[in-house]
Amino acid sequence: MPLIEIKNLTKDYGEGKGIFDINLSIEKGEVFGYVGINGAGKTTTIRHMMGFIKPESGSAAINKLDCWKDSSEIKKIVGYVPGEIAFPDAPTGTEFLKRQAELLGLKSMSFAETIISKLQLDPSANLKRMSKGMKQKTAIVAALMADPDILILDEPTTGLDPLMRSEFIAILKEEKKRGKTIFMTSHMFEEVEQTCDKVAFIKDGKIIAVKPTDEIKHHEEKVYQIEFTSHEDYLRFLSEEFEFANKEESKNQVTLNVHDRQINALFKALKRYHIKSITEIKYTLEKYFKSLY
Ligand SMILES: Nc1ncnc2c1ncn2[C@@H]1O[C@H](COP(=O)(O)OP(=O)(O)OP(=O)(O)O)[C@@H](O)[C@H]1O
Repeated sequence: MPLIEIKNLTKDYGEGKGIFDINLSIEKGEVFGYVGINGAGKTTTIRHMMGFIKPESGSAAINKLDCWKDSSEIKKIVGYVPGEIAFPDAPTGTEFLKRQAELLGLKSMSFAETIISKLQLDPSANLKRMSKGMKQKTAIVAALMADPDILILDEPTTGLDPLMRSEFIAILKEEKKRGKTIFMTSHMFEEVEQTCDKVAFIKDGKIIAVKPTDEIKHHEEKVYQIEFTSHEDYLRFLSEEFEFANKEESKNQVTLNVHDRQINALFKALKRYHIKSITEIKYTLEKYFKSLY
């Protein structure tokens, strides 16, 4: 049985807003990405998973617990980073984290300190005066500090600078290695590509595709950019029977769409030419996303 199971989950806010008949299965140890444009229904799904909202119909379950009926238990077993952070009243980050640790019954702050150090956070600052990034880091520490087996992260890298985003990705990879199950939303395609095993795409409250990330990246249609050493070779190549996506005469450069089954033919043909460079333009999650929307 999957560790997280969402079945026919529906919440209709009217005027086409909400989520409709969402079905998702997330296995133990999986890092699962949830992607969609603004207002698609990501946070609404997550809020059901955390037991903040009662489903209109359908259900969400984590570790066989019903997310609504057993919501207090769910909150104990899941580390959660909300999409919009609103801290309870506390003077400093340190005080807030201390209170969180007490609530969670933590005996040691050692894991929290590891994450604080990796994120280079100074939690002693006034919570209200913290920058967006510092608040986000504090929320990440609060979610991870009890070392829970399940993490639900709603746009966890919002406000983090590129270096910290890389650090956070490294933390997620480490947590995955340690067997954690992670469900996360993100608008950063690279981040999803680097961390997630599987991605679900949501549009207008409905799931429109669920795919392993590797399958998306290993698209059978490849794109190659080839630059020839001479103009003569460039012109000669134009008579080859490949699909030309672009021709840049001044650079002696062509861009080709090549299906997997044509790759051998392409490389055989290229032996007859002097090549300056050949680059594969990788198919990305972003391109797949755009093709869906
Ligand atoms: N309590 C509510 N009452 C009415 N409409 C709501 C409510 N909560 C969310 N919505 C609407 O439901 C839709 C989905 O919102 P949701 O916050 O789940 O989107 P999202 O995918 O998380 O978007 P974003 O990427 O902008 O965070 C939006 O149109 C939103 O305005």
